[in-house]
Amino acid sequence: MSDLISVAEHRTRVLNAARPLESEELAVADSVGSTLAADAISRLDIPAFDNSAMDGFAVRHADVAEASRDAPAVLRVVADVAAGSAADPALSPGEAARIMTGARVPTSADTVVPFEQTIGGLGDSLTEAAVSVPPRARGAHIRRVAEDIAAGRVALSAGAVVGALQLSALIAAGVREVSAVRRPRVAVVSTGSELVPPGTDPAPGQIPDSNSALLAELVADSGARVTLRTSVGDDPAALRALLNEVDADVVITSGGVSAGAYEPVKQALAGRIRFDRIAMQPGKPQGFGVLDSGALFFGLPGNPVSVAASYEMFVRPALLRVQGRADIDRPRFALPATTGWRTPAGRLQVLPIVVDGSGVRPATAGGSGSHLVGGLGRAEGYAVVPADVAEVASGDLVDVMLVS
Ligand SMILES: Nc1nc2c(c(=O)[nH]1)N[C@H]1C(S)=C(S)[C@@H](COP(=O)(O)OP(=O)(O)OC[C@H]3O[C@@H](n4cnc5c(N)ncnc54)[C@H](O)[C@@H]3O)O[C@H]1N2
Ligand code: MOO
Repeated sequence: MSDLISVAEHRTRVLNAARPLESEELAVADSVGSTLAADAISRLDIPAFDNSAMDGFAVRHADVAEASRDAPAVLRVVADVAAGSAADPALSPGEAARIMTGARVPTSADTVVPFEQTIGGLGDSLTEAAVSVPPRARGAHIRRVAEDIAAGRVALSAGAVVGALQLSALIAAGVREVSAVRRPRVAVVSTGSELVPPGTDPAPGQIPDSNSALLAELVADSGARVTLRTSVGDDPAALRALLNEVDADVVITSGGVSAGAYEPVKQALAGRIRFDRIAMQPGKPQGFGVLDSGALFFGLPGNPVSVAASYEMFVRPALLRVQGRADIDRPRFALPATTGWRTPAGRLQVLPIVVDGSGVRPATAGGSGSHLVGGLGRAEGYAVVPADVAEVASGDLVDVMLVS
C-alpha cells in the first residue's frame, strides 16, 4: 500500500533522534554492561615481562641447538625461578635455570625447554637438565613483554561494551577507571484493558500482560535500566498523566496504536508524535517521537511478536546508539530455510526462527502470525526477508540474526 513507509526510512528517523547520553567515570569493577565513552588506555604491558609459556628450563639457545636423544645437551641447573619471583639469575654457558609457567625468564636466557624435551623431566630438575630435543628456534616458549598490548596503548576502544572478556582485558591492563556512557533509564508501559498481571488467572476476555516482561528483559539485555514497568487500561487520560510524570530517557509502550475505537497511545499523543504504518510484518503500526521531556518515545503495536520484532528493528539499535555503542546491529548470516513459508507482499518480514541443523525454520507453528507468543519461546533469532520476496522455498538462503 502506498501509505506504508519503509523499514529503512523509519529506522533512519529513529536513529537520527537517538543521541549518545553524557559520560561518567566508573571504577572498572562497576563498568560491566556499560559502553566506553572514550578509549581505555593500558597502564601495564601485557605480558608484563618476558615469561615462560611452559614448565621446564630457561636455557641459552646455543647450548641446546644441536641436542638429540642420542647426544643430549647436559646443563647444570643453577637456579629455580617460580612464578611471582623477581629473581634474575645469571646463566653462564652450560647452565640452566628451572622455570615455571608465568615466571620471569632470566635476562641471560633466550629459550625455554619444556620438561618433556629433557631426559629427566621434573625428576632431577634441580641438579641437571639433559635436553634431548632441540628447541624449534631461539626464543621458543617465551612470551614476550607487551606482545599483546603495550602500556600507553588502547586496551579497549570507545564504543565497546564491557562484558566478561573486556573486564578481564581491562584488569590485566591495569586500568582502574573508565569513562562510560550513562546507562539509559527506560520506562516500559503496557496498554490494554484486557491485561492482567503475570501469574494472575485471567477472567473471560482477559489475557496475561506478557509484553511488559518481554520488553523489560529485552531492555536489560541491551544494557539499559528499566526504571518503570507498569500497565494502564485503554484510558488515554491516564496514559497522558503517566507520560507527563515519567522521568526516563526512553519510554516504550505496547498496544493502542492501530485503527480501533480504543487506541490509548494514539489518542494520548495525537499531534505530539508520529504514527506511521511501516512496510514490515509484524510491526506495521508504529508510534515514534520525542516527548516534551526530551525522552525518546516508542509506541509499539500490542501483538507480542510485533513487540519483539519491532524492538529488534528499531528500539534495540536506538538504545545502543544512545549508549554510544560502536556496533548497533546484530551480525547477520545467510542460512538455508529447511522448510518453505509465505511472506507478506510489500512488507519486510521479521520472522522468529529456530535453528534446525544447519538451516532455519519458523519458530511459530502457524507461520508468521503476530499473536503467536507461545512460539516465541522456541525462537533463537529472526529471519529477515526483503519486502519484494513473496515466498521462501525450502533451500533458499535467508538472512538470519541470532538473539540467543
Ligand atoms: N482495522 C485495522 N485493524 C488492525 C490493523 C489495521 O491496520 N487496521 N493493524 C493490525 C496490526 S498489523 C496490528 S500489529 C495490531 C496492533 O494493534 P494495537 O497496537 O492497537 O494493539 P492492541 O489492539 O492493543 O493489541 C493487539 C493484540 O495484542 C494483544 N496485547 C496487547 N498488549 C498486550 C500485552 N501487554 N501482553 C500480551 N498481549 C497483548 C492484545 O490483546 C491484542 O490481541 O492491530 C491490528 N489491527
Ligand atoms: O504488524 Mo502487525 O504487527 O502485523 O500484526
